[in-house]
Formats: sequence, structure tokens, C-alpha cells
Amino acid sequence: MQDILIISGTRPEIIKLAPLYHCLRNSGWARPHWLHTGQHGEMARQMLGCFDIHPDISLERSGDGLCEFSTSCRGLLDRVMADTAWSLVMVQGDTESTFLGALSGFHHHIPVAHIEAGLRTYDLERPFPEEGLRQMISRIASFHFAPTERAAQALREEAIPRDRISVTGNTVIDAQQWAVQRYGIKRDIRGRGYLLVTAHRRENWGSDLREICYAIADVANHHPELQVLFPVHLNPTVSKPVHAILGGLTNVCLCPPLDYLQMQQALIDAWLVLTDSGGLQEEAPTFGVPLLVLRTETERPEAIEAGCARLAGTRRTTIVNQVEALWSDSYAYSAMAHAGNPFGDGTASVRVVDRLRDALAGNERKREAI
Ligand SMILES: CC(=O)N[C@@H]1[C@@H](OP(=O)(O)OP(=O)(O)OC[C@H]2O[C@@H](n3ccc(=O)[nH]c3=O)[C@H](O)[C@@H]2O)O[C@H](CO)[C@@H](O)[C@@H]1O
Repeated sequence: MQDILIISGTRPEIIKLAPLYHCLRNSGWARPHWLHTGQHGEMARQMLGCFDIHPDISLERSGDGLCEFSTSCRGLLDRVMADTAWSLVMVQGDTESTFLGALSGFHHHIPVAHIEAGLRTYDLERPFPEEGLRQMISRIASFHFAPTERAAQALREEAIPRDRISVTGNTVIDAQQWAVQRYGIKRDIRGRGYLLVTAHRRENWGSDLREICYAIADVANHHPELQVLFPVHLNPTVSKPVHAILGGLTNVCLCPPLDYLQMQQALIDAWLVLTDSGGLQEEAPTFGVPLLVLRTETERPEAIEAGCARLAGTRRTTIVNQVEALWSDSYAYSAMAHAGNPFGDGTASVRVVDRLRDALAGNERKREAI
């Protein structure tokens, strides 16, 4: 049996690693161990519960700031790496926990598998710090699981050996399909549905987030019949301005973060999604819900090219104009709704696990032959 250490830190990592954990558990050749770094607390607990995951190792988070968390987490991870003869460390995406997990594995000569590899904007400031973190992980990972052909191409152009890159689709779709099937999620709303909003990205903090909120207020005031649903991130840097600007509007519902199933229900019931989230850009097209990206760039241009999403930026008037355009142009709306999902078919985890079995079982055979 191969002992595989799966490292999560934030809400989206748990969602995207959960299908891999269950797939590895059922594989017959691997023993997955789940480690949670504690980077997210409450939002992570929600997700772990939803996917029936009980971490084998939970690290204690110290400090509110990223630097303090990072320094202490690195030391704790080091001990975990030294404790067991891990066959592999698995990390996902581009968070501080992802990077720390990869770096710790690398220092201990443990091969690192990077899930969702190859996403790029090539602007180290946007998204910050994620773009820098994911580029650094690509330098030290042994297995690069790219969600799309475009991501794989980016890795090849950075001279990552071709035989180390696999195109798998994004495991977020596996999670979504599992939830839809297991819980029978289906559209449950009459009429157009909600305007569903989320915003949390660090590079939008401050004036951009305020502009976004004023744009939502304009839309809500102009369309009193439209219900706006805005699950607000727990970080006070986000929640304070959101409540200050949108708190008094009767058709705007500001609620705490939804658990994963509630979020999928909200998504399928939405008319339109406005978000700076990466995961929602990947999920909304599954339900045929058009999406406006509240950023000036995206590492997921596949959604724009496929036609299921548009870049709306963070300026008040541009956002309002884009929402109004879709409100009044049912042809354009319908084209976006029917564009399909370019991010996967729900079998990414199986592809990852098959590739790892071939690679790691090969190592086992080599060890036996020595
Ligand atoms: C730069 C960048 O784009 N980086 C991304 C970032 O993640 P993100 O931007 O996608 O983060 P969020 O928006 O927090 O999460 C989204 C997920 O959470 C669910 N959700 C949301 C609100 C809620 O109230 N309830 C929920 O259940 C939602 O359905 C979705 O599945 O880090 C990931 C990890 O490394 C990366 O993969 C990913 O590239």
C-alpha cells in the first residue's frame, strides 16, 4: 500500500481534493491520509463535513496574518513529512497551504503531485499571491495534473517534461456531479432566479470591492423584482464594506458563506452569477448559468472562449452595463447559457489516480527488484 499525504488549507482545496481522496480510498493500492493546515477554520469544517472527510492530521493555525500562519505551518509540516515514509504528497491549486505542502514534500525528497497545475495570468500581482505560488509549485512538483489542454501547454512552454504532465479535467466537476447525483440537486425556483454574487479576492480589497458593491446596489435598485443573493466571505476586510454598502437594500440578501450543497442549489437557481471566485467560474457552466467575472483578467480564459463567461472588471458602470445587457438581450443570454462546460466531464479523479498508480506501482516494482 502506498501512503499518500493529501494537504488542504482552504475551502476550495477541500472541494477539489475530496473526489481524489475517495477515489484513492477505493483504489486498492493507496492509503490516503488527509492533513488540514487550519488556514481556513469554519469554512473548511463545513466542507469537510459535506464530503464526509475526517482529517487524519489537523494542524493548529497560529496568527491571523498569512506570514505568521506560513512560518508556523512550515515547521509543523516538516515534522509530518519526517514522521512517515510517504510515497507522495498531493496538493491542489495555489494557496499558501498548497505551496507550503509542496515545499515541505520537496525538502524531504517526497514526490509532489500538483492538482490543477498550469493556470497562469503571468502577472505576479494578479491574482496575488496565487500566481507566484502556483508558478513556484510547478518548479518543484513531480506530477502536474492540468485541468485543460491550455494549462498543459503553459507547463510545456515552461519546460516541464511532457511525460510529467497529464490533462485530466478539473476535479471540481467531479465534486459537483457527485453532489448533484447524491443529493438530487435540481432547479427549484420560478421565474428568472437570483443574481448570485460572491467577492473575496485580495486584489479586489478596498476601492474595487466598493465599486463592485455600488454596481450591485445600482442593479438592485433598478430591478426591485430581482433578488440578489450574496454569501459574504467571513474575512472582515470583505464583510465590512459589503454590509455597509448593501446592508439596507430590501432585495439584497447578505448571508454567511453557504455550505457546499446550499451553494450548488443557489447556483442552479441563479439567473446570473457575478463573482471573482475561480471555482464558481468552473461550476456555473455545468448548470447553464452565465457568469460575469469581477476581475480584469482570468487564468481561466477557457470560459470566456467557450462563451459561458465574460470579463466584467471591477468598475461600477461596466459591471452595471454588462448586467443590463444580459437582462435585455435574451439571445445573448441564451448563447451563454448553452455554451457548455470546458472544464471537465466528472472523471478527472479517475484519470489522476490511474496515472499515479502506474507511476507509483512502477516504483514499487523497482524496489522489489533491488
Ligand atoms: C486565483 C484563483 O482563482 N484561485 C482559486 C482559489 O479558489 P476560489 O477563488 O475558487 O475560492 P472560493 O471562491 O472561496 O471557493 C469556490 C468554491 O467554494 C464554493 N463556495 C463558495 C461560496 C460559498 O458561500 N459556499 C461555497 O460552497 C463554490 O461553490 C466553489 O466550489 O483557490 C483554489 C484552491 O487552491 C484554486 O483552485 C483556485 O484556482
